[in-house]
Amino acid sequence: MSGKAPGTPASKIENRTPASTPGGGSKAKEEKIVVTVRLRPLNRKEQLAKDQVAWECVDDQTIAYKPSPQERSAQPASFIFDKVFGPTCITESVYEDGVKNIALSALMGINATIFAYGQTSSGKTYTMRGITEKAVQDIYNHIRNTPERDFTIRMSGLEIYNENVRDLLNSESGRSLKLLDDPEKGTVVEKLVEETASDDTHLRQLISVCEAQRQVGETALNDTSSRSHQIIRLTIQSTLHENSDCARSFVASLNFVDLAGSERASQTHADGTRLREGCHINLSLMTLTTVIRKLRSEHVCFLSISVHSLHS
Ligand SMILES: Nc1ncnc2c1ncn2[C@@H]1O[C@H](COP(=O)(O)OP(=O)(O)OP(=O)(O)O)[C@@H](O)[C@H]1O
Repeated sequence: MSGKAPGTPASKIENRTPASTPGGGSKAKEEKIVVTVRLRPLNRKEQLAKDQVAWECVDDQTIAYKPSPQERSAQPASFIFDKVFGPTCITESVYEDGVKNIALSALMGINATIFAYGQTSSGKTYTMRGITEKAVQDIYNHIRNTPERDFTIRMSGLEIYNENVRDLLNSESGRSLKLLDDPEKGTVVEKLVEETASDDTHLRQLISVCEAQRQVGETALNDTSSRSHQIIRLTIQSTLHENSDCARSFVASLNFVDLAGSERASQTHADGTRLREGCHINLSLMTLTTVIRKLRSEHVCFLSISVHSLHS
């Protein structure tokens, strides 16, 4: 979401009830896409620069845009989402209230994807790190509390950097991986390394390896700006020990997608490599918008993260 009047009219943002209990509730099946917004607080640099707050949380589903006095042509506007989290909200609340049910639905065999989308420096990586950690905790709590089932968790990580797909668990290969169409599995990434996590500590280590390998660079808006889209995928398989009326075997994917942020070169002051990266990022985000609109088959949480400031 950009710092000027957003382009998506409120009429196009549907007001939906958030999904219910993981996998089990009927709403989880009805609701395919849940959109929540988190506004981050102004950081120190923005406070020192006396940046203005551009967005206001009207209630827990509505945010309002307040144009600055300099933006004479922009009109105030409000937008409704499944859930809005204000700048004082901690990541745990965002997870518990907006994401947990969706993340845990993968334990019941429902594919789920949690996206963080927003402009550069709006807090996507900050939020996704916290959410991924909370989801790992909950997944392993569920496994400990479900002794009647055997679980296997496999994990892979990739980034899309300047339109090349890189394996974050095998970055030394330096190769750009190919996308293939598999008649049964759909789109697959050829030769992507997938590790089986032995426990939660091992899974956290694998996730850290991916984060350490990701392309990060400094821009005028973010000292540690992600320059690629990152996808961490957990494939969760579970089997019941004994015969029962319940479904005996589940397998589902849980994707954590931390997108690179949309950016304006005039604000990031990008040139050379950073400018080229920015062009790829913006173009791929536009394409993704089309994909999201057409996506109907998965249970998706779309976390839109917003910068809570206007640059003065
Ligand atoms: N909710 C928050 N509370 C406090 N600080 C935050 C919050 N969200 C983000 N930050 C801080 O804001 C800065 C930018 O956050 P982050 O790098 O996560 O943004 P981003 O959207 O991932 O940016 P980019 O698209 O450039 O990668 C970081 O210093 C981060 O620690």
